[in-house]
This record gives sequence, structure tokens and C-alpha cells, in this order.
Amino acid sequence: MRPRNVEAVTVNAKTSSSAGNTWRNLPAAQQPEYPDTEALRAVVADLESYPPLVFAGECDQLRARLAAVAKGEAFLLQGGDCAEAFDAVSADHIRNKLKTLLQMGAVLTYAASVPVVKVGRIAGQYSKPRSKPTETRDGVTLPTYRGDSVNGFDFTEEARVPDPERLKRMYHASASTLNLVRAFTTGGYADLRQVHAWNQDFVKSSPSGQRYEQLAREIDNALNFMHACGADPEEFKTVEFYASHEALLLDYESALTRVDSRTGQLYDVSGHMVWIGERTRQLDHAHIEFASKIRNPIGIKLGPTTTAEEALQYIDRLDPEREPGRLTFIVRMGADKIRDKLPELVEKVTASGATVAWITDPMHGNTYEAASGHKTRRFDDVLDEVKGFFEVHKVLGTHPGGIHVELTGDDVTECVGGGDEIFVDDLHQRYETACDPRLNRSQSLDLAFLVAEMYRDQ
Ligand SMILES: O=C[C@H](O)[C@H](O)COP(=O)(O)O
Ligand SMILES: C=C(OP(=O)(O)O)C(=O)O
Repeated sequence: MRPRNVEAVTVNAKTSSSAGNTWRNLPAAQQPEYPDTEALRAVVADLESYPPLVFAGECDQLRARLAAVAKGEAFLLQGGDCAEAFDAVSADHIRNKLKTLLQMGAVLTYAASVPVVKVGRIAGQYSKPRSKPTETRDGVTLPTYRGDSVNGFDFTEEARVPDPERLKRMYHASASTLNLVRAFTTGGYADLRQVHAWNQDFVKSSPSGQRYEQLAREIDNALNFMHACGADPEEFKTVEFYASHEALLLDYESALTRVDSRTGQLYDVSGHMVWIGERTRQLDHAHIEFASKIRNPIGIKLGPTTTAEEALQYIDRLDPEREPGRLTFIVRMGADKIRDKLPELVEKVTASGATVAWITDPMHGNTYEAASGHKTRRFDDVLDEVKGFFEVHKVLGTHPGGIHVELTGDDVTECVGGGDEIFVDDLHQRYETACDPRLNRSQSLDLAFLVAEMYRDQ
């Protein structure tokens, strides 16, 4: 995050609590049922007094970057944990995740020959929508875990009670994470030459590395060429990086919605970009109403049941001014459906004249339960969904704008496959996710190199 030309926002809680609260009259899916609503009110009042986590001007800057994605002039790399956890707010976890994203970004930038907009699922991704309200183990049924911002992961009655104090912990965990991310991305750690050296190490040590050697060599040559031409080394030292999360818990998001002193408009200052998930995107419900009131760039997850008419209505509701960069469609159909379902959406949206960014989330349509009981995903399905996404855009002459992935920088064993192959029998070894399976560091880098190849073919 390089805060250029950014003005601070001033907080006008009164205005924010009226204009940003119209969602309260509508049904809101996936909200916790707090036993103590007075305690929730007190927490919300505290949150309303806290300083913003991001500036409105940074959100505008990201909107401009996403406008380039929508117009085919940039590529979006959005990734991070399925569910961040309070006890994983540590320098090691944050650094590893960031390092992986930067490495992926470097490969994709070279292959795509356009800027890669880097956005983390980070510093706010603490809340999870769930398929079922309860979970049963050995005959005991308890409320499901909904993310550290809502209740505890432990399978006990006490842990699973939604506690509004956790919203404050989410705010503080997000603030510490952002602070470190800002330090890493501007303090020299993200130096492109360093990032490239990490990629060279990966290529040398990965079993599938040989395949990537040529690309790595070309990047090396390009860096040497730029150096020889006298490119300013300072330019390589910092990187723009943005934070995003699902805007799920509307009490939290609206408590952090503030009036921008420059423009009088509302911004959700809990993150630069927020998205509305597949389970909460009902057009006449609270989440879409909330998103329609804020100026942040907005993502909408589109699952396989999405109709073209719905997609057009999202544009009318959320992007009435037809402003490129405002709306990103994050498509998560599943590898077996993307080639059938996506073309009609892209065709009709394109025909409407709207310029949205199209991104593939190849994770959420490809989850299955292994015989061991672990939720997992096959690397090959993930890759195939990305391929399908690229194929559809190639046929239609539209821009495959980017990828949205659940990943970690740690060597976990949650998804099967990849160059350094994880087998179903390995899943138990380091299965650490609090919710959905993530690509580990090596699988994430494999994906980046393979997407880079696809981009070049495109
Ligand atoms: O990450 C996304 C959702 O929260 C997740 O896929 C839901 O998982 P569940 O079906 O186990 O509830
Ligand atoms: C819940 C998520 O995805 P989806 O809404 O697409 O299921 C997610 O990205 O964490």
C-alpha cells in the first residue's frame, strides 16, 4: 500500500448511521444470533468511534486500478486465507502469505505484460457464511463455526455462542495485520529483485520446476535489461497492495462506514474492496442494499445458478453510473460448469454496454469431502476451472481479468495434487484451515506459472 494523493476521511457518525443503515429494514442472511443484543449495541457504538482502517482515497485508487482490469489493461490477483484466525496474526504467517502473493504477482506481471493489481483476502477475512446452521459430532449438535469474528472454533457449547466482543478483536487483528502489510510492502521486503530470487529458488527446488525454467530465465533477462538501461532501483522497492474481505457481518461493516470529508460519500473503511458472497447476494436483501450505498470497489460472487438477468440487475443496483472499476464479478461455477454457464453471462453483460471486471474463483465450486472426512479440492480441478474461464473469454473476445484464490504461504496439506504432489492420504498431516482448504505455497506458485502460460497463449 503506497498511500499516494490520499486524503484522510473524517468521521461523521450521525450521517453514517442513517445513510449506511438502510439495509436494516431488509432480510439479512448469515447473520449471527447474538444472545445479548445490548452487548452488541455497545460494541457497535465502540466500533463507530474507532479510526478507519483504510482511507477513502486508497479505495478510489484501487477502483482506478480495477477500471484498468475491467478494460483489459491490467490483471487482478486476489488471494489469501479462507478464514483468517486471531491466533494466526503473527509476523510469520503474514509474511509468508504476502511473499507468496508477491511471487505470484511477479510471474503474472511478466507473462501478462500488464500491471498486476495485488489484493489480499486479508485484514478482515474473519467471517464465514455456512451451508448449515449446526454441526453434529458423535451425536452432539452445536451451532456451526462462523469465523473468529463470530464464535470459537472449539467444538464446545460455550465456544460456539456468538460473542459481539469478537467484532472488536476482528478490528484490532485487522489493524495489526494491515500495519505489518504496509511495512512489508513499502519497507524494502517487496523488492522485485528479491521476489524474483525467491521464484528462482522455487523453480530450482520444485519437482515441476523444469517446466517453469524458461519463464524464470526470461524474467531474469528482463530485470537485467532494465537494470542495464538505468531503471531506478528505488522503483522496484515498493509495491501497491490492497486489502479485501467478504462484507458479511453488516453490524461490523456499517459501524465502519464513514462519510468521506472530500466528497460527502460513504466508504466502508474496514478494507479497500469488499465482496458479497454467493449465499448473501439476493437482490432484495440487506447485503446488496448495503453495498449499493458505499463507494468502495465491490465484488459479487457468481455461482452456477446465476442468471444473466440477475447479473444485469447487479449492474443496475451497484453500478448505475456504469463506472469501470466499481464492479467485479467473481465467478465460481465449478470446473464442470464454467464452460456452459459463463458464456451467456459474459455475452449479455457485454451487450449491455457495462464494463465490469471478470475474475475467476476456481476454489469454491470445486470442494468435495475426501473419504477421511477432510474438505478438500483437487489442484487439477482448480486449474481446469481457470482454463475454462480463459477459454470462454478467448472465444468471446473479452478479457479474463484475474484470479481469486484461497491460499496460504505455509506448507499445509489441504488441497490434493500440484507439482509437489499432495495425496489424499497426506491431508491429515498439516490440515490447518478453519474452514475451506487452501492451496499451499508450492501449489499457489504452480498455479501462477500455469496461469502465466495460459495468459501468454491467450
Ligand atoms: O468459504 C466459503 C464458505 O464459508 C464455505 O464454503 C462454507 O462451507 P460449508 O459448506 O462447510 O459451510
Ligand atoms: C464464502 C466464500 O465464497 P462463496 O461466497 O463464493 O461461497 C469465500 O470466498 O470465502
